[in-house]
Amino acid sequence: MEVRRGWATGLDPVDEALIDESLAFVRDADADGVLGRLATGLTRRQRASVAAHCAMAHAAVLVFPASLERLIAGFRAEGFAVAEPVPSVVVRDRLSRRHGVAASALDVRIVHVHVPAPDRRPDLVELFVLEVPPGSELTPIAVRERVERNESHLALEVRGPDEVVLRGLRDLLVEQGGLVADGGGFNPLEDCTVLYFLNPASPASPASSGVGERSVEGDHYRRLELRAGGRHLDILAEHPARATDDPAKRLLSLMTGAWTTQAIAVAAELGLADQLPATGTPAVPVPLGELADRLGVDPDGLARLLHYLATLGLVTPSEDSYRLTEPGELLRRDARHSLHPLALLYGGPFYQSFGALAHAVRTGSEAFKKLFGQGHFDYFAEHPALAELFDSAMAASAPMFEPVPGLVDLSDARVVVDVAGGNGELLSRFLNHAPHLRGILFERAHVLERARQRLADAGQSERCDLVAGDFTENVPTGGDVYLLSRILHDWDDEQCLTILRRCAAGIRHGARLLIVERLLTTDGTSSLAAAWDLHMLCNVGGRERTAEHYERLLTAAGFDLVSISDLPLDGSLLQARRRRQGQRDPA
Ligand SMILES: C[S@@+](CC[C@H](N)C(=O)[O-])C[C@H]1O[C@@H](n2cnc3c(N)ncnc32)[C@H](O)[C@@H]1O
Repeated sequence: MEVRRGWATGLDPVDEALIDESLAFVRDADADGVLGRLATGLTRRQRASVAAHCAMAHAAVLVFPASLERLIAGFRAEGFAVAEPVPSVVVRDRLSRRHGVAASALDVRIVHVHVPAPDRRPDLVELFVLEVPPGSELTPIAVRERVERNESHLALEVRGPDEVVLRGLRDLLVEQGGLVADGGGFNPLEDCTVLYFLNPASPASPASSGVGERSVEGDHYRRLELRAGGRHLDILAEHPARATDDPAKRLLSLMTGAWTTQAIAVAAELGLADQLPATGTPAVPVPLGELADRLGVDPDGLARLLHYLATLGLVTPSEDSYRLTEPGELLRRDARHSLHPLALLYGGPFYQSFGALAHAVRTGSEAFKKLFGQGHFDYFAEHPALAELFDSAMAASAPMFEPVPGLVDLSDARVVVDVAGGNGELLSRFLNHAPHLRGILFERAHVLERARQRLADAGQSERCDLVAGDFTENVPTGGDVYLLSRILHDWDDEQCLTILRRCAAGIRHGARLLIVERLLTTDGTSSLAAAWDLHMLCNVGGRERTAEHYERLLTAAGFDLVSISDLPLDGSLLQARRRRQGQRDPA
């Protein structure tokens, strides 16, 4: 049963989507699944034994309708059973602390929505509701919370909670599960103690990573709630609120982000992840002393690096050593879609140029050029090791490409031209997806050399021509589909128009141009594009853009934007068609 839109007037679309998603989520969830999603450090056995003490209780989200009454009426009209709202103490106090607003000004209510489940008791969605009518002084809270989704959580009810069981579960989740204590409270109205836990390894805010919609189902649940009937004040006292609820601590942890970049880069340089087993595997971790010997580093220095990486959620303590968490595994050189080269790049030349970010902000021109005396493409071209690192770093975001060929109608296409296609990663996917296609990889000469090897390894050399050239002068003609993946964001508007016009000159009318980029959002939802926009300013002199901005450029260059689809890693696929010459701009 889905919430229909009509009744929800007065409900922000972000809140509405969140409610829809929670209703869908609780249908399939169980305690083991919730633990698998959030307590990522637990082994399968540990997970099963925690799950044996718990039952799935609910999924919870915080929403800000203009009117609570209308929200409830809407649910009831749709056939949901909705309990009478009760005041929330815990979430009200957390909001009060986080936003510096008196608790008395925050009338947060808990609304229980029961989702009928034919063979068992109904599933439950817990809504925290703070009314925010238009023009309300509370609007900034709603805007920030919709982005950060601090209160989304999944709750497990502890069966027969005595002190020993509850303390044991708490300790296991923190010490082995990779979770950190995130406060809690006692709700006298429900006679229930709740302990919150946070999975620090999940993205800080809901990065969309799904295809076709803004977020994968449930990807914003970073918090676990353990519910235990009765008062358990001793355990509550041992379960402090997370440091980042304190604004100064939050700022401190942001300020030291450069330390994070370096710690990850050093781990990558040392090949640390290649030496650690993954969580949940039978392999025994190498003791720290032996690990230090293998890597040729100081044992104390290594222990401190690992301790810090554990607080970042990249490794988790295990026996007298560490194991990799899921994000930590991506630092292994042999991981599928390894981010190892990106860690080196972001901790290397791009880190150095970020040191001169002030120059970029003051002058609007790239810090990289000031520091290295050349733009980054020319500089890398003269430094083959860096150029190779850059190509593999680009290919590391391959998950973004995965769905692309499937989103395009290729039935009448014969030739795909990848303009500045790097090492051919995306083009290769098109050739794999549709065996009738031929490819043309158009790139700077030094990049083609490495691409040649890659395409040969993929057994695609026969189906693909490599053409060296400069897209500011021309692009190959005769293609049916042209790709410009992560190219336009490297350039300013004027340069983009030149590239797009060169494409338009080489493309017959009706042929398609596909653009892969991260889009800046305009509705307050978070996206990696904001961070990469700064990266573009600092390192290449380009920028990330909104969909509207790309549409303006496309229109001016002779293309019609036809569709936009979401891709993993906050990417988007923009499909455009070459307008018939003489056909006027729609504007
Ligand atoms: C950010 S990378 C994107 C690579 C690939 N399309 C992808 O998405 O992984 C930009 C590419 O543009 C290429 N490039 C830069 N200037 C170029 C030019 N003037 N003509 C052709 N290619 C160029 C670089 O060699 C580099 O491979």
